[in-house]
Amino acid sequence: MSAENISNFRKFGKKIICVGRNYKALAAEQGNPIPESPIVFLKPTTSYIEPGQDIVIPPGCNEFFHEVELGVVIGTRAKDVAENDVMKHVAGYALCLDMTAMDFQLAAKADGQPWALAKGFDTACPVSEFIPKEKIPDTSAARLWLKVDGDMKQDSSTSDMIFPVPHVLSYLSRYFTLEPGDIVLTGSPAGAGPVSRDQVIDAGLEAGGQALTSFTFSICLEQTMHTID
Ligand SMILES: CC(=O)CC(=O)C(=O)O
Ligand SMILES: [Mg+2]
Repeated sequence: MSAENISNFRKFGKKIICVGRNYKALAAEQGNPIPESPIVFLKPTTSYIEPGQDIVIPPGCNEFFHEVELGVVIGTRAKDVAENDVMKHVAGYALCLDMTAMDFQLAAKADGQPWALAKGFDTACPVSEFIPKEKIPDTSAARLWLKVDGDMKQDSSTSDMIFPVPHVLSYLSRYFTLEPGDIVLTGSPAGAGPVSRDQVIDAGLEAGGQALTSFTFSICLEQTMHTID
């Protein structure tokens, strides 16, 4: 895949691989144990949206949650790559939301069912533009923040991750071949919480004291959804 297509990962990417419960504070808030290895799930690429589109609450969902996350965009194929070598396969980053139908997820967990609908519905993965790798020289020192209707709800450093980015990528590469244009969502920090129809999410990513990107998304129901090609 060309460098141009990688920076267009939202159109050409193959996989959205997500790691969950990667921040102790969030695991504690949600009453979950600290995992011994990364918790992994997938979203389909049809869940991508970009600024200008709306987040749509999936049909039947009554408890809808925001999670702000650092996304890592893969640049070159990686299979079974050690932690100390894996960052060379990274092309860059993106600011991402892991939108979650929490009531679906809780019901699925209770019943031992998969999370596909809870995490993979259309619009479940709002993403920023591509951020080149050089902009985040240290993936354990980036700031992620998220506001709902102007109120700060999430504001953390990636230094709080249980499994740092190189560990996550190396671990994933044992099971999945990481391919150019894939993105890895690295988990949500504390403060993930509910949002509802007509609310507005603002989120941002900073590194080295510099704002790298930010975006705004509105929450709507299906009837008011509009899309861009
Ligand atoms: C695994 C979860 O349900 C939570 C999650 O997605 C996270 O980022 O943490
Ligand atoms: Mg998440």
